[in-house]
Amino acid sequence: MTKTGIQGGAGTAGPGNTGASGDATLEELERRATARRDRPSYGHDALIACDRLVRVFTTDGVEVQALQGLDLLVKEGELMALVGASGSGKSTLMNILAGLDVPTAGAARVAGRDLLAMDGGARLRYRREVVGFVWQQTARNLLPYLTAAQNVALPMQLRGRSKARQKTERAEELLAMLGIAEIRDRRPHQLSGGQQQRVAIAVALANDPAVLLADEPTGELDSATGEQVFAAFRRANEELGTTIVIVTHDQAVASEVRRTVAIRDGRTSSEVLRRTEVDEQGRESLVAREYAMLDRAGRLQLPAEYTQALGMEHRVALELEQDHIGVWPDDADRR
Ligand SMILES: Nc1ncnc2c1ncn2[C@@H]1O[C@H](COP(=O)(O)OP(=O)(O)OP(=O)(O)O)[C@@H](O)[C@H]1O
Repeated sequence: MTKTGIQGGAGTAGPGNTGASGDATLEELERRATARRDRPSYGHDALIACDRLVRVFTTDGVEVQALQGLDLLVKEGELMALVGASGSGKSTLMNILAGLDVPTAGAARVAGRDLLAMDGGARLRYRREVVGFVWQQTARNLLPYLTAAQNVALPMQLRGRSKARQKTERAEELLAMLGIAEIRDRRPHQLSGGQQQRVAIAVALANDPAVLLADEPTGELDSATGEQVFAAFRRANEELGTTIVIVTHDQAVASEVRRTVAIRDGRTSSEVLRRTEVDEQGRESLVAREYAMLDRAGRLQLPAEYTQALGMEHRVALELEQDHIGVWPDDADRR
């Protein structure tokens, strides 16, 4: 067996490549290369996969990095919320996922479509067939001179695949599923804000998209109406299996979904997962747990409230334990 004296250099460095610094046999090198090639790619089983997404805006020579290497995976069938302070990059991300804007760098894939590689025609088809969106401004979602049912039928008409009767039937089914069958012949100005948003959800679902994106859909509504609109999203998710991503400031919405991802400074920073637990007496309760995102370079954003509570800044002390990593305030001066 030939021994190759390869020391851990640029070609062998990298995550998951332990033991690269010692000598390795050719066989071992081949095994490693095969393992690397056969490893599933990042987010291969996700419906939405954003990989180190960057979006830089330049206005009057000033650069704003709205997304700074954002990673996000969303599985098929999820109903999840995105939260974050104003200016953190939520709308920038939604516009990219909606096919309305193109990232500066990184990779983004939705339902098998590469969002950086689509030409004009593919982008139009993507917006018509793969994603549906609901905006905050109720007036932006609907055409004022069409009835609710006509608004819902319009995307099907633009796609041009179904017969007139099928379109009408599907429009009526969607309005009924969202609990607003009786307003089918009314125009938007004859509807309440909550009814308008529910019609907007039906419009967004008309062509049976893989993903429904909503940017602050309850932002202009009072809390009771907001709840009805959120219930309509839940219904769509449960009945049709549509994957739904909602950007929201609405705490009620954020705490009712199973997964809430927080965006900070153009990156996903932490997420809260909720699951139902049943105790010995059979009582159900919702348990929430907060997680921080570890990116592929090993970077971790600690929540600001945690670092502030312990006065951590610039440098922290680390210790690897058997089943966890300890993070302490910088103690170098005291040692
Ligand atoms: N078209 C643009 N041109 C220049 N800068 C932009 C543009 N769009 C967004 N930005 C900047 O990018 C950053 C992220 O903006 P974005 O609208 O994505 O934030 P957001 O989290 O959606 O905020 P909000 O909750 O207030 O809507 C901000 O600093 C914003 O000023």
